[in-house]
Amino acid sequence: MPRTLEGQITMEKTPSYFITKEAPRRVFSMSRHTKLIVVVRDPVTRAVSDYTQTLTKSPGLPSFQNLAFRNATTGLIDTTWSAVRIGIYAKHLENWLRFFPLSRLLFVSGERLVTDPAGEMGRVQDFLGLKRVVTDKHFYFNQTKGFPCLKKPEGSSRPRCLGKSKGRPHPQIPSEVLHRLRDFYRPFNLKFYQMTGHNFGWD
Ligand SMILES: Nc1ncnc2c1ncn2[C@@H]1O[C@H](COP(=O)(O)OS(=O)(=O)O)[C@@H](OP(=O)(O)O)[C@H]1O
Repeated sequence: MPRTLEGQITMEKTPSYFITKEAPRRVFSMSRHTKLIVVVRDPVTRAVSDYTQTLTKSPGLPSFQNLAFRNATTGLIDTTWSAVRIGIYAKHLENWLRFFPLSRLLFVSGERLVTDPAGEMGRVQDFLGLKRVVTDKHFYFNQTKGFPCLKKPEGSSRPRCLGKSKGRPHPQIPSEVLHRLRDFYRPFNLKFYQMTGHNFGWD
């Protein structure tokens, strides 16, 4: 981590921090003043998105339902499968709250990042104590991509969307499978809403 001068903010992005058991202790011992920003989306969609990403790297992967269930007949969910485990946000948050107060964490809604990117970026800037520089005028909705894109990224005169690996079509998963997964996550989601004081509306 580079040294941070007065008036600077040092940022680092590592998706696995939030779900790594040792991370809160290590981050805390590095700096207890660290602020944490976590983007969360509906854990069911997240699991399918995760599976889609793995599928592009390993096309011979078993089906989503084969991986998601430990027992297809009883519908017992396999919580050792990382695509499922990562979405149990309440469990991961418990680990962080042992070291950091809730006020040091910001949960950005992955859904709102798509429907209202400027609104979510406003929350991020407020959380970091920054002036609201990124606003509505920096985004436009790209019909082809189906997602918001930047009108004019810094140092470029052309609009820029995220790459092909972001916003890929998901494979069709049987609705029964999704229902079971949704039932599985419901209590964890409710706990997460209580812990964060924010209803993400995933049910
Ligand atoms: N503006 C914009 N453009 C494209 N994609 C967007 C955007 N905002 C949010 N998303 C969603 O981001 C999802 C990919 O992000 P990840 O967190 O999986 O990326 S990373 O691999 O951890 O870097 C990706 O998930 P998938 O749809 O499953 O591909 C998108 O839904």
